[in-house]
Amino acid sequence: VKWHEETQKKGVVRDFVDMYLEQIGTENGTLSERSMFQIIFDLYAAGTETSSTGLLWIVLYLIKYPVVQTKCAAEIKRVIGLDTTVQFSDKEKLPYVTATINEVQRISTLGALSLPRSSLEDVEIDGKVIPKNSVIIPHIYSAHHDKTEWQKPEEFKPERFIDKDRHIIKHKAFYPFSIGPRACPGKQLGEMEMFIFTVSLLQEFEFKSVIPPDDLDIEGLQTGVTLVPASYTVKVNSRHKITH
Ligand code: HEM
Repeated sequence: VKWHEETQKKGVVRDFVDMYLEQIGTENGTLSERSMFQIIFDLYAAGTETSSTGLLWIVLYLIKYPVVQTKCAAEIKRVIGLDTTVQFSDKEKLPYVTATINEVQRISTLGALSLPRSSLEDVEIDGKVIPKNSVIIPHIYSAHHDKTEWQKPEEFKPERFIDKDRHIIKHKAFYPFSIGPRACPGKQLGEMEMFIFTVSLLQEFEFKSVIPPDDLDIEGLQTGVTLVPASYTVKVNSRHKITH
């Protein structure tokens, strides 16, 4: 904060701390220094573990399903090449990669139990009463595996997200970032990270399991807020040396 105070130019907002300094003493300025630190902590805590766990799930599914990995790499090579810097705007041009990321997010659901809430009053939903002050745990995992919404939900099938015109299907029971006013505020950043990291990694590397892919464990462990994959070993080859 001290460094920002010393180097800040009035009206120029370089980052979140500058924004905090700008609003002090203004009519709508309600953010205290303590709240600002808490928000920065929340963003780091909620924004780092989720994205890295998301990538661990993606690499795990790419080595468990090498055919899917080959199809993703082939689409990347054909559409944007291996030597370009991928942009988020390339997403629509790479439907198979996007569908694969969606399918990993659906089947693994790292935010399986979302975050707990509490009912402020008695609420009735579908004839069932949720009493005031109940703890409510939204179960995103079960929505992602609901047999009435998904055909064979236990099967890993990126194709379920692609329509006949090769556009991505927006499925109503797919919400890895949750829904409603308390949904993940990092959704856009998270989506961007998953896409850019996955494509960049596949441009450079081929990933292989060191054990038979069928033996890879995809159950996941609820160790804290996120559902994480059990640790696994991956062999990484440079894609530039692969001729296929
Ligand atoms: C693949 C990446 C990510 C996934 C799957 C994910 C998923 C989720 C889910 C399911 C929730 C619970 C929402 C609810 O209670 O309804 C959540 C909350 C949250 N996420 Fe993310 N997230 C991701 C990345 C990020 C990033 C990159 C940031 C920040 C830079 C972030 C910041 C937060 C914060 C601050 C909350 C708490 C929101 C609140 O309680 O109001 N997340 N996230």
